[in-house]
Amino acid sequence: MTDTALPASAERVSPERRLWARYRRRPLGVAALAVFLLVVLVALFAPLLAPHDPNLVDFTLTQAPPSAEHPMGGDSAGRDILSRLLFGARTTLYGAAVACLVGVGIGVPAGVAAGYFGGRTDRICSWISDGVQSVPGMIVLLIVAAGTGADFTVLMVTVGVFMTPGYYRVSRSRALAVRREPYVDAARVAGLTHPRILHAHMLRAVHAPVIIQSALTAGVAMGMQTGLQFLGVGTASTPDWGQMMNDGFRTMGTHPLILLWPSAALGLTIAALAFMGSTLADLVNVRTEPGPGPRRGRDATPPVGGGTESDGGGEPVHAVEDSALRISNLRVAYRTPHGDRTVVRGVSLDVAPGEVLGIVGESGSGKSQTVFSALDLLPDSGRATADGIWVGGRPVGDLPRAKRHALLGTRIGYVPQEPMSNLDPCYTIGRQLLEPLRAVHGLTKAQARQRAHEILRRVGITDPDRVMASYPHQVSGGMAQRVLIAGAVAGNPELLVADEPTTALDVTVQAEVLELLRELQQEYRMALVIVTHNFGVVADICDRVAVMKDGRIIETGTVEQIFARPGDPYTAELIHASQDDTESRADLDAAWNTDGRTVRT
Ligand SMILES: Nc1ncnc2c1ncn2[C@@H]1O[C@H](COP(=O)(O)OP(=O)(O)OP(=O)(O)O)[C@@H](O)[C@H]1O
Repeated sequence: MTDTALPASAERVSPERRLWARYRRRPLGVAALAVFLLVVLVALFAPLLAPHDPNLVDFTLTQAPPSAEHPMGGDSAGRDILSRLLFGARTTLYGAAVACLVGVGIGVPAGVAAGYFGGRTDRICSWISDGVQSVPGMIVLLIVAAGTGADFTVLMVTVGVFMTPGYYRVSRSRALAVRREPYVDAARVAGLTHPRILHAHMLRAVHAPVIIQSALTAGVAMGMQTGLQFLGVGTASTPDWGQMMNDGFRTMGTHPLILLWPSAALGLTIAALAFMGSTLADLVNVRTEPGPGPRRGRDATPPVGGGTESDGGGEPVHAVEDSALRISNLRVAYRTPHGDRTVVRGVSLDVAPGEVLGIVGESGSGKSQTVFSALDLLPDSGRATADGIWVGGRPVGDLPRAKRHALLGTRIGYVPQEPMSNLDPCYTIGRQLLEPLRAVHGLTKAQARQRAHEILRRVGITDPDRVMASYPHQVSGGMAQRVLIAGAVAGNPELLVADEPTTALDVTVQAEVLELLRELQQEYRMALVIVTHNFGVVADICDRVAVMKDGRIIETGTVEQIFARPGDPYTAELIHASQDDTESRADLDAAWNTDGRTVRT
């Protein structure tokens, strides 16, 4: 087997580091960050930096102009403005931090759950978020201030609650986009539970937009906080910028500097936060709208008994208890604006343990929908019904969803069509391999690492340490597919489902990957269901083949039978097309017109 070692030049840099490297190239963003860090440092070291006690009253200093001893002069009560400004930074940052923490703590989990689970969770969370937004914040804050004796922390918690819809919206839209990513399906197929997927992939995916949102929210919270203090809500003993502005406002006509200092400090801090947020948003390219139409989704309707129609299908050739996978009279329909659209029409399949079944057919014939139904991975809008689905001789079609999903990564392994999009770009390959081994198979970190090493070597990766430390973009498509194959077989499944596993790969690696699948299938004695449009693949590794067209199986048989005596002209056409080296898949699809008549000459 060809060695697939990582190119030596591949540089292992985490996404955060890359983002920081790009951020550093933005002068405005760097200046904003420097200003904000300065404010944070000033707040932290205010007791050391302040030249005077901020509350010390010296009547000779009342409304005094700047001097060497008091560089910003004195306020209306005779206190040193610079010292109050430095201590005021603490109050301002503390208040903003409390508001942001509350906003993140409530808005992000709610948004992620709404985006990921959809349906009722989404409706309820969105309804609450809209409700919070419609409440007049300042009035509620004044009521809270009156009820709590103007407790500053409680007030800032309340401000935080009013900030939650912002966090909710940004997290929800990001989660909506990410939940359709193939790597989320891949995590589910690897057997990870919803809480783990939420933690590992969803929260990770929202962290950049949440940081951006926090920069903006902190600015808004500072504005609201200052407004409250300006209105006299707050503790007189703790200096804050709002009180200072109030004082300055009253003497603005005669002593404008008293208003200028706190206004400038507040304006500069809020501007720094806004520029940091917009620079990050620019770099991260936050997507606020869900991606294009649903792919394989999470909320598959479990196949249930009661399929009534069987207008086509492969004949079962094994007793149920002898089957690795058996599907009886499967139908799949999608809700569309023009009514239900049936895409699989009564498919029956039967795969024996250790057997390799190829499902072959033109694009759109229903191959993938058939296997997604077996894996319980149809999107929300799809509904599968079947007389029964059995895995390893046991009926699974009527199992509760959790039990059904528990089969993935344990008894069923899945190899996807596009390896790159099935790996989360935010995590190293090692982490993505280890997590299911630990979470699903209960291995310790050391055991999981050892198992990952073994299996990576087995799939032809000679430098597992290096590959495990790499991010997906640092490996080739062929290597990514080997990694996914390693992940799929790591749990010793009895059934491996591979959906066009070589289509996205270079021709040079296609044969290697097929050979690897065949070797692993024999070594692990797994049944293998391979979806393909290519009879070359069928000839390479399959024992039996089911030919699909228009959502039906039109012919099944051993590979020898089908190649020697295709029973249907469509099958003969597919075989002919696969033997023609120059013919692409698009040509193949085009060669068969909608009436089912060949248009080849
Ligand atoms: N989410 C969806 N909503 C509506 N129709 C869909 C959806 N997903 C798939 N289909 C339709 O189901 C039919 C069968 O699709 P399927 O993915 O099974 O095709 P396929 O034979 O695997 O071909 P391909 O390899 O091109 O995916 C297609 O006509 C497709 O348009």
